[in-house]
Amino acid sequence: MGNVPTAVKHCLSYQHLLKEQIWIGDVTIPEQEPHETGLPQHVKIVEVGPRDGLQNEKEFVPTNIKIEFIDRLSEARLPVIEVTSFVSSKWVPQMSDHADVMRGIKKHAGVQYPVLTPNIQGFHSAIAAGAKEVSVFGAASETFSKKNINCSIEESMSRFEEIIQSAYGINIPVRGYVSCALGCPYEGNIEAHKVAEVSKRLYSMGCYEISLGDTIGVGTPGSMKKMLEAVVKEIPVHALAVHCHDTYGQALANILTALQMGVSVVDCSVSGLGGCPYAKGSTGNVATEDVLYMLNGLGIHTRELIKPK
Ligand SMILES: CC(C)(COP(=O)([O-])OP(=O)([O-])OC[C@H]1O[C@@H](n2cnc3c(N)ncnc32)[C@H](O)[C@@H]1OP(=O)([O-])[O-])[C@@H](O)C(=O)NCCC(=O)NCCSC(=O)C[C@@](C)(O)CC(=O)[O-]
Repeated sequence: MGNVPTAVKHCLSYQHLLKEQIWIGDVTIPEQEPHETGLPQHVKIVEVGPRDGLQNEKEFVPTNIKIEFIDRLSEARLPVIEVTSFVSSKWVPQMSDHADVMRGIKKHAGVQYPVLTPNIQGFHSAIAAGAKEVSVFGAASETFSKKNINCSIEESMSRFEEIIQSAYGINIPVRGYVSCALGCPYEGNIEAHKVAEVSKRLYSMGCYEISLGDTIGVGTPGSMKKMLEAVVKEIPVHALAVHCHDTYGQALANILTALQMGVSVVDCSVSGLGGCPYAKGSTGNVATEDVLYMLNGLGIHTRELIKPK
């Protein structure tokens, strides 16, 4: 697989992860009693490796390698795989082959393949390339919004509203990201109420799920708890996802905190690839295999949304 790191190749199968690592015990998850721990019984994994993982790679990953990577992730039976982003090639050259990647992958029944769209131009291109789900990406930090998508938060909301209305007309679900939910590379601390406010606006516009991004991985279980306490006052917890980068090794602890608070959707990236090119200091996402390992140890299902081939 060309220049995709070897660690990625090693982690592309749930079977590999769950069967070869014998110390994690029986992988047949029994019928579950309601979790006494208060943790969710099922967690949806959103694999962002092909998009968030690759967007920051300096060397261009050839299109056929990206397609093979995504096809293998599909074969590994991940339920949601974020494929690419329909952004400006001048801003993120690595994603310039978005349409070819979207058209080239094998779409497995029961797997969702969302793509990022920053504006209506990106939305139209994504739909023309066959996307059946899109994500808009905003931020709780003014400065980050300007650096990442070249507009203020307010302007981004009008762009997203246009996308969401167009998507609604053709039955395309829209997911919403809120970056800098636990800190900004330019502004530092971000108030939890600001995260709640931006999240609420995206949810009210029609985003079915809001992914709260710790863009530069500066959150701790303490700040995750405080931020979620503010957000769940505005949005039902079942509509929330967490998206944790792992700069200080806090991602798993932050995810566990979110699960304890009722969140049941976790973004992650195989082999911990990732980082936003417009977030200085941003390191990789939490590794998919590490999240699976933890969830399996907790007896939490991750697989029933997809049917084996
Ligand atoms: C939003 C823009 C396009 C504004 O960029 P702009 O320069 O203000 O755009 P514009 O509307 O003025 O247009 C300028 C040129 O870009 C083109 N253009 C305009 N729109 C598009 C489009 N959709 N697709 C392709 N081309 C486009 C447009 O056609 C024109 O081309 P020209 O006439 O000069 O040849 C730009 O800022 C951009 O592409 N930003 C994307 C940045 C990005 O992808 N960041 C990483 C993803 S976010 C992230 O990683 C965080 C996340 C989601 O993972 C969560 C977390 O961790 O927090």
